[in-house]
Amino acid sequence: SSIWTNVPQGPPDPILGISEAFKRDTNPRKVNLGVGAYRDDDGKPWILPSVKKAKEILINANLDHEYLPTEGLNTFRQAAALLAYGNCPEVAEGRIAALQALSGTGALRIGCAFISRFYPHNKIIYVPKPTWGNHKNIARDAGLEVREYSYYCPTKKGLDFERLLSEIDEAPRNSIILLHACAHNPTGQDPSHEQWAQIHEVITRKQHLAFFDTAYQGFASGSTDEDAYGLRYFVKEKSPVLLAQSFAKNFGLYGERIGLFTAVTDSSAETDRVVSQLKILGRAMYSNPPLYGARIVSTVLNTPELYRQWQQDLVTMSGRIKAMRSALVEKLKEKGSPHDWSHITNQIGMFAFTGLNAEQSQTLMTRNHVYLTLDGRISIAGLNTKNVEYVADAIETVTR
Ligand SMILES: Cc1[nH+]cc(COP(=O)(O)O)c(/C=N/[C@@H](CC(=O)O)C(=O)O)c1O
Repeated sequence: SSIWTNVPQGPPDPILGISEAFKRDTNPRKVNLGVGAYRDDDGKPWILPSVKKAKEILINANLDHEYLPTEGLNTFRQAAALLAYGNCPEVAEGRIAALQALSGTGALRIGCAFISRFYPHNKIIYVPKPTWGNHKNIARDAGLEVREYSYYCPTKKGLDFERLLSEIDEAPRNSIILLHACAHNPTGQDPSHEQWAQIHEVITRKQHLAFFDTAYQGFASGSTDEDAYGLRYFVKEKSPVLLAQSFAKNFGLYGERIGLFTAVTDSSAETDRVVSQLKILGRAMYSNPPLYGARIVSTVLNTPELYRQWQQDLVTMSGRIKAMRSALVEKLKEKGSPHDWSHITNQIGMFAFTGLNAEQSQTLMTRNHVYLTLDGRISIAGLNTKNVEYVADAIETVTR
């Protein structure tokens, strides 16, 4: 028998497995509302005009393919940190320790590995319930204990805010609290500005450490400043934060794996020490990060004309998503659905948390060839003017 005889078949990923099933489906009417990847009104991946222009500039620059340093491309690291934190003393005084990462997943993994090696308290991370399907895998594989805090109330179809606060309050002092900076995945429900202040109050009182995950900055509201409100509130209040940034969605650079991990430090000397340890972690995982995505994002963020174009591209994407939310709810009404679907238009970002249960979701896939995750989450980006009626019809039928 082979060495690997006892290796069991692993289960398909709850999110990526849906795309695999979609690809296998030969029905011409099939619709993919599974993976959170933006599509234009023709259902095609969209290369942002700002990204297209940056790629042309890079082609003509005839750049080589030398290794990046482990910390990544400096012009990217600086611009990406400035995008997240805005103009603030922390940025001006060199108190942002930054490591280019393999997209948001890589930033989360490096962050959890850094916590595992250097965090001087219990290494317990609290993630929202529900949260992005991969958060637990990443934290667990980095050796952290993973717990949950209540986030969403299915009956109210909104934040379970009182329980959220009380469960963060009950967590042991110095716990790590994972927070979605904007466009909460899968619920699409974000804290209001007042609620961010209350979340900050309980986290500070218990000396917890906030670990922000921002995978949709600018993609949610269309404004990169608005989508960074929670993060910047914590930094303004001088609370410690960690941040995992993904540029997959807001730059449409999914497969280029471009992200950034940052930690706010006490001084530029402390920044240097923290970066030196992040480099040691990165070197042992993948040695140094890929060039292309960093060069594209750096070119866009550092070229005023492209930066303005990118801000427009964000409005295009967030605008189309908002329009599809309204179109879906309208069609559901037209079809005479008795249910209140207003949560679909109240939610923000890539997803709508429809409220469909696993059985209804499964039926949507097998009978209507409409693909979604079994928790009833749909990627609004998968909707367009050609398929929204068909999807509304399927949802109305399955929820009758
Ligand atoms: C909240 C959140 N954080 C991080 C990521 C990581 O993305 P990366 O490509 O590593 O930068 C994703 C991806 N979410 C979508 C895709 C996926 O599951 O990988 C999704 O939820 O469909 C998130 O939704």
